[in-house]
Amino acid sequence: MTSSPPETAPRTAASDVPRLRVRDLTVRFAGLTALDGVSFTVEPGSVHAVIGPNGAGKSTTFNVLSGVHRATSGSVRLGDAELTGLPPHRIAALGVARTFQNLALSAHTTVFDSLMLGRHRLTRTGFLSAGLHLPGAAREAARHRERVREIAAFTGLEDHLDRPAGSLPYGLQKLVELGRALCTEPRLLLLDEPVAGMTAPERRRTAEVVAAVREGLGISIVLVEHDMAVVMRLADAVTVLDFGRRIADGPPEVVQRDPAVVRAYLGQEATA
Ligand SMILES: Nc1ncnc2c1ncn2[C@@H]1O[C@H](COP(=O)(O)OP(=O)(O)OP(=O)(O)O)[C@@H](O)[C@H]1O
Repeated sequence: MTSSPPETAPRTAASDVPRLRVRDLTVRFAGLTALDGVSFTVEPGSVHAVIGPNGAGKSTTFNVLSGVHRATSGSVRLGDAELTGLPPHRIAALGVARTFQNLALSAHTTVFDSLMLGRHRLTRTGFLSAGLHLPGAAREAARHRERVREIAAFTGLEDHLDRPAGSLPYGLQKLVELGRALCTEPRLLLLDEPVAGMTAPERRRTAEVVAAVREGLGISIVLVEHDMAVVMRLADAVTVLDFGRRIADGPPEVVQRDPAVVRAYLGQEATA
């Protein structure tokens, strides 16, 4: 298992990773307030977890951050860029990548090609010159292949590059998604329940990779996750939502003991 990054995986310069500021974010769906004036800040290079009981508004937060939903009001700024109102591809172009709760891979595509899909945003010479075998395009394609191999090694996928993604165990498929997101060279990575549905060893392995991403690449990570052990291990800061409102925010060890958080989770158990 690769728990530290290989020499060849260059860090994103710390100065290139901007602060993410979420301010007074409100999202309403036909009379239902999914998010109600939520604010939090993700410090550059940190892992920031967004947690809360079912229906608290975590996915809605992610969907606004990645442009899938529009905020009713409020602001999301990545450095100087205002993200609210931008479509997903414009947000991706600003260096925001996400993985999904459910697998979003093409089962028959090889792991290598799945990772290469992440490079498309960065392709300068375009498919036409690549098709015409122009020298610049060949050099660029070689660089992309090299970087895909580096990221495969970083995520522990190097022995599976030629296999169809769908033939891998679930935990490795989730790592392919993570690897594909890393292949876009994000400054901000949104991980939606990265260990959901995994076996205990897969959870451990994935948590190690996420920790290595934080240590080795220096990018910011926003993590939505139900597994508290993973949250406590990985997060530098935690924002807790309940019924669309922020009920706590701070370091994991402080948030964990917050009476409002304990009440919210006990309430969930009582109704489960
Ligand atoms: N597209 C939508 N239309 C209407 N209501 C929605 C929509 N998306 C989410 N909601 C509602 O908004 C609230 C917040 O949902 P959200 O999915 O963000 O919660 P969550 O914290 O991610 O929950 P879970 O942990 O169960 O995934 C819920 O009451 C949900 O039913």
